[in-house]
Amino acid sequence: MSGVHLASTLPPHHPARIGYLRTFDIPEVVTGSATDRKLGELLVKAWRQDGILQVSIPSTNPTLATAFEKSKAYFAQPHEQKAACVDDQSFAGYIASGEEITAGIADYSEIFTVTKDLPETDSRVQNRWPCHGPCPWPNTEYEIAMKNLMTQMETYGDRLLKLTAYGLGLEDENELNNLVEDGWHHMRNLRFPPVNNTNGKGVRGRGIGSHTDYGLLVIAAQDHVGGLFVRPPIEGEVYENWKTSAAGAHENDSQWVYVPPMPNVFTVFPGDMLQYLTSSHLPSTPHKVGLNTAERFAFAYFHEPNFNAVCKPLKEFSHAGGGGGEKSNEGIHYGTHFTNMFMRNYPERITAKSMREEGRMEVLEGLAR
Ligand SMILES: O=C(O)CCC(=O)C(=O)O
Ligand SMILES: [Fe+2]
Repeated sequence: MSGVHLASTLPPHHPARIGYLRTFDIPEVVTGSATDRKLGELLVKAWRQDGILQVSIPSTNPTLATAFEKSKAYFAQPHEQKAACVDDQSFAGYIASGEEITAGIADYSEIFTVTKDLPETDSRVQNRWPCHGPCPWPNTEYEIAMKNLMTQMETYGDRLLKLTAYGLGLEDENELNNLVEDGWHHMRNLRFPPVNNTNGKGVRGRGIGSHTDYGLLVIAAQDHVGGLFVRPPIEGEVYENWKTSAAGAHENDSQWVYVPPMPNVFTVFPGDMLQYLTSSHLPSTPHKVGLNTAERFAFAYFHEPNFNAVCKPLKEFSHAGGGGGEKSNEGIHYGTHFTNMFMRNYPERITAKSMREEGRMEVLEGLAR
């Protein structure tokens, strides 16, 4: 595709370089062959240079097409119907445009968040674990469509983690995959209003402010409209979002790269826990979303450690310095990081209020496997 065509979807008011991302074919099964090891090295190299890469997906993908169709139908409903999809135990469900806060400013994104869908009978829900509860689905068709898409993205996530372990030269090739056993995978189904039709609660042209995401890998799909920007790693610049919020950082400077929508790909980039594990060899990629002239739909799936997993710097990288390193050997309890981030983003949500009232944050202190 020509550069002119790729640039034609650039959202207004967002000066940026156009990204030409590397695209990889991911094998159905990762065995540790020489080809797999080489591929793993190329993935790591692409993330270190560009902060993001693309994986090819089948050109006919009814799972993704159905998820887009159901997501659009959900967001097209009247506000009251959408807003009824909330839960006071989990952060799953609807987030109105202007409700989410990034770096103190309202995001214009409208979101349905999917977290692990757990019945009241689940022992973790009964034991009042923070963020654990049912997903307030709008209807069964939507539920099936989103669960199918998450399962598809999960298979990419598992294979990518194995390849990453090879690419990083880990002695234990399963070390990353072991962390995601019964992983706290979740997904954000997103709609962005057109730039000229917002409710005025945020800042003109800003869809979601600059941020990093929390776990191991972010796997995303976007429609043809365009809006995503990433900030590739820059020598000497280290964010440690688990210590000090990376939200809002460098939001309006000149280092942003536009990720043009491409057919038949998922984009993939590292999250905070992969940065911590690798002592910043693979930094969590800051990204943001700009509003375009048309409405935009996207999915961001998060391939995460088990809620109760404790991430510790990998021994192969623990002397690398820069984020993690020798001072942080006690590790990070992933569920605590996740909960802190959601409490920060939705302080007024019913879930956050009931967690404070019921003292559920204290339950976190008794966890860790
Ligand atoms: O809209 C996108 O492409 C990305 C959204 C995003 O960054 C998020 O939901 O965390
Ligand atoms: Fe994100």
